[in-house]
Amino acid sequence: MGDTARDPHISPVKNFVAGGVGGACLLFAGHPLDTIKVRLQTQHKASCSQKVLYTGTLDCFRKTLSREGVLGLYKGMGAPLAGVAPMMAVSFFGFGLGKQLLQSDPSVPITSAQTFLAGTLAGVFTTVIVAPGERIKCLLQVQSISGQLKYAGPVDCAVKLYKQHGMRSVYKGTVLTLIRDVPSTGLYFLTYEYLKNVLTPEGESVDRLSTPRILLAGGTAGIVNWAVALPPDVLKSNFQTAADGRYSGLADVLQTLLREEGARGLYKGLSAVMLRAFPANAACFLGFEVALKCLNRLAPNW
Ligand SMILES: CC(=O)O[C@H](CC(=O)[O-])C[N+](C)(C)C
Repeated sequence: MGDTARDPHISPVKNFVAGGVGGACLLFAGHPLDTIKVRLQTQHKASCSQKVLYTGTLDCFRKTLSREGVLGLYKGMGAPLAGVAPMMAVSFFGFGLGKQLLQSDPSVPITSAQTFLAGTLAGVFTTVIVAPGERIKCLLQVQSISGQLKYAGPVDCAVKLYKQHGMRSVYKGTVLTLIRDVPSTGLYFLTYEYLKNVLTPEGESVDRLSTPRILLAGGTAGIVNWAVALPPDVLKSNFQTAADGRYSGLADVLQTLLREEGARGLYKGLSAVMLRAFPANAACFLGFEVALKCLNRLAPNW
C-alpha cells in the first residue's frame, strides 16, 4: 500500500464537531442492526431439548419487529445517542491529532503506517467513552429477551451499576473494548484514507471527492473495521452482560465460548454486523465530510 497524501491542516475543533455529526449519522443508520447483533451474540446455545430464540438475522429482525414494533429495534439508543456522537467526535479528533503528532514534516506525505498509528491513538482515546457506553447499551439491549426489566433506561442502568459495585462495574469490559477498538480503528482510518486517495481522479483534489465515492470509501472502512473487531466484540458483549462471577476473567470468556460453540461462536452476529457496517459507516463519513465542508465555509480561517 503506497503512502497517503497529506490532508490540509484541519483544526482539532472542526474535526471534533464534524466527527460528532458523523457519529449521529452512524447511529441513526446503524442502531437497528446493532440491536439484532447484540441479541444474536448473547443468546445462549440451545441444548438438545431447547430451541434457540432466534435462528438468524432475519428471524431476529422479524421477531423483534412483531413483538416490540419499530421502537424495539431502537431499544437502548439513549446511551449510544449520548455516547456515539461524542465517541466519533473524539475518534476524529484523536485521528487528526495523531496525524499531526506523527507527521513531523508537513511537506512529506503521511505514510500508511503513520495513518494506521494515528487511528490506533483514536481507538485508545474513545475507549474512555465507549467502554461504559457499551456496557449500558448491551445490558439494555438484552434485558427484554430475559423478560426481566431490571433497568428503566440508560441513566437508571448507570446509577444501579454504580451503586452496586462502583465505577469498576460501569467500566466492566474496558480491556476487551481496547482489544476490539485499537487495531480496528487503525485499519478503519487507514482504509478510508487509502480508498479516498485511490478513488480521487488523477489531478483532482481529494477534498472534492464525489458523494458516491465517499460512501464507498466509508462503507468499506466499516466492513474492514468489523472484520477485525467482531471476535473481541462477541467476547465483550458476553462479558459485559454476564452476571457477576460468571467468568473468572477474559481468558475464561474465550475458553467458555470456544468450548460451548467452537470458533464459529466468535463470529456470532456476522451478517447483522456486516449488513450494518456498510450503510452506518458510509453515513458516518459522509456526515463528517459534509459537516467539515460547512464548517470550512462558515469559518475558513479557523
Ligand atoms: C467498533 C466500532 O465502534 O466501530 C466504529 C464504527 C461502527 O460501525 O460502529 C468505528 N470506530 C472503531 C472508529 C469507533
